[in-house]
Amino acid sequence: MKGENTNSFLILIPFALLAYYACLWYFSGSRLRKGLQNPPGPKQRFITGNLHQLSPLEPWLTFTSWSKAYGPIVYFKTLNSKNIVLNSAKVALDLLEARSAFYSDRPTNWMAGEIAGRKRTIFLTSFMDPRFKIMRRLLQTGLNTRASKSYRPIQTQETQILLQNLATTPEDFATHIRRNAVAVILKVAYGYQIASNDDPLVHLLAKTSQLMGSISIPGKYWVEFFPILRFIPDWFPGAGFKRRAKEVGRVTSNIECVPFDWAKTQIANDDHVESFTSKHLLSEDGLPVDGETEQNTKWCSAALFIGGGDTTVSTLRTFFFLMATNPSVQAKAQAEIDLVAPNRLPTLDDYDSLPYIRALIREVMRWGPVAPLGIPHLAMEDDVYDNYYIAKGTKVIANIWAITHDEEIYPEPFTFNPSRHLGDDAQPDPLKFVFGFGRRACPGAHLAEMSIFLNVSNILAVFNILKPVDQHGVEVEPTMEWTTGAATMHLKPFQCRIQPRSKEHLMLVGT
Ligand code: HEM
Repeated sequence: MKGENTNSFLILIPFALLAYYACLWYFSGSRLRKGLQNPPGPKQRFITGNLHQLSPLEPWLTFTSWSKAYGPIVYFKTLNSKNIVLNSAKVALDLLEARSAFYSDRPTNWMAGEIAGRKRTIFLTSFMDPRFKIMRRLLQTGLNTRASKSYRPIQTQETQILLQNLATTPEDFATHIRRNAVAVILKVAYGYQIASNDDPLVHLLAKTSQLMGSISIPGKYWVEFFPILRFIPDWFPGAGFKRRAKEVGRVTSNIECVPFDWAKTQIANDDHVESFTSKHLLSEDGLPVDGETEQNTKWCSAALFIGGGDTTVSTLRTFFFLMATNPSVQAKAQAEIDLVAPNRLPTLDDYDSLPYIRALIREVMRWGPVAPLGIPHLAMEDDVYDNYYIAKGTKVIANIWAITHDEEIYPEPFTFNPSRHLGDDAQPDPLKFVFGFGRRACPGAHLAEMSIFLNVSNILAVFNILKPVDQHGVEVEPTMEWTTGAATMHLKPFQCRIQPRSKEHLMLVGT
């Protein structure tokens, strides 16, 4: 009897979902009948909308091709979810910056945010959650230009280790870059010094990214379209998605707890290095901070770890590729360094004196933007833009890749040319786009730019980066292919040769 009830219930589910979808479809159209249109977009199928056209591989290319056909704002639907893609700098700035009061929420992420319990991480926290403003303030005070100055010794020490590792095993450059990014951010966030590339926290970050990616694949889980499914009991047939999300939530919560608990113990034993965590846990009057401040600090420290552990890695990988394939740019950059910092390694104090290096970094980040679609925002109110209707609850995706490859503002966008960022008629600064927009823009932008500047200028001061050679010693082109991650893109493994410029240059590394 119990089995029969279960079967009848299962049969009813598709009908209930269909009715739910039909209601949403009907009511979402009511406003349009008042004469306002959605932005243009590709033709939709009944019920599934444009789901069949979304490619899991390099989706920014699909969106860019749509923008060529439909214009800078493209509307598409996936089942009951409304989406717009912003493909030009103008529309992204008009909506996400100028109207940021209405475009700063995040879409609800049912698998990762609600069921796995990760909505407390700032990346997914709602703009309306009172914790949001508190956490943004904590991050801004901990990462602004003034605060970042206190992290310079950490960055300098880790750059030195990076140079030594590149001198010893240059073929492992990708591993060395990752170690550098994780080491800097763990020291900044927790005062933790990683022991080796095999450090358990390096593995914890990789595991967390992989698991979060696995439950965030667009279109994979029905609960994202029919949130009512979250009420199905865990034991119910077909509720495997809930058990999976909860397991991911249990494992990934280690990223908040493990390094934070370590830092708390160090502080309690009066044996700590000053860090973002210690600054916020040790109040000026010496009294313990309240539980809420402790929780917010825990989530913010982990946001530094997650936000900083993988992003600069992508930029530096792209940098190695572009240096190997653009020897004349490399030579020009080295000439500037030799002039400004002869017989020594550049420091962050040289930032203003190295305009070509700054332009080179802008161009690397334009050419291969780390987060090609940023992190989606959500329209918090009904809005009208350019005579188009944007309904409250629409997911808003900034196509950063399309913006940094827009030939209207970056002629010949696929050509790597740092000089486009120099002189009186310099093209728009891509750093205004690659770190996102408005009140959700990346709080780690300054720290990231400084780390990249120090690494790039030091690597170029000491090494030449060359194309790989085949078995006959003839140079070959390195392969260029991108991976598509949850939010970031990386060049797939490629080869290049990294050689000291001379014995004298190598001596600067202190090997
Ligand atoms: C190359 C380096 C980096 C790039 C390109 C980058 C890019 C981005 C982008 C595009 C966003 C989404 C912005 C939006 O929603 O409009 C973001 C958010 C964020 N980033 Fe970064 N990021 C980088 C490095 C870092 C670093 C080093 C940290 C921490 C130390 C960090 C922490 C964060 C945090 C916490 C958020 C979430 C902000 C929010 O939701 O309110 N990022 N980043």
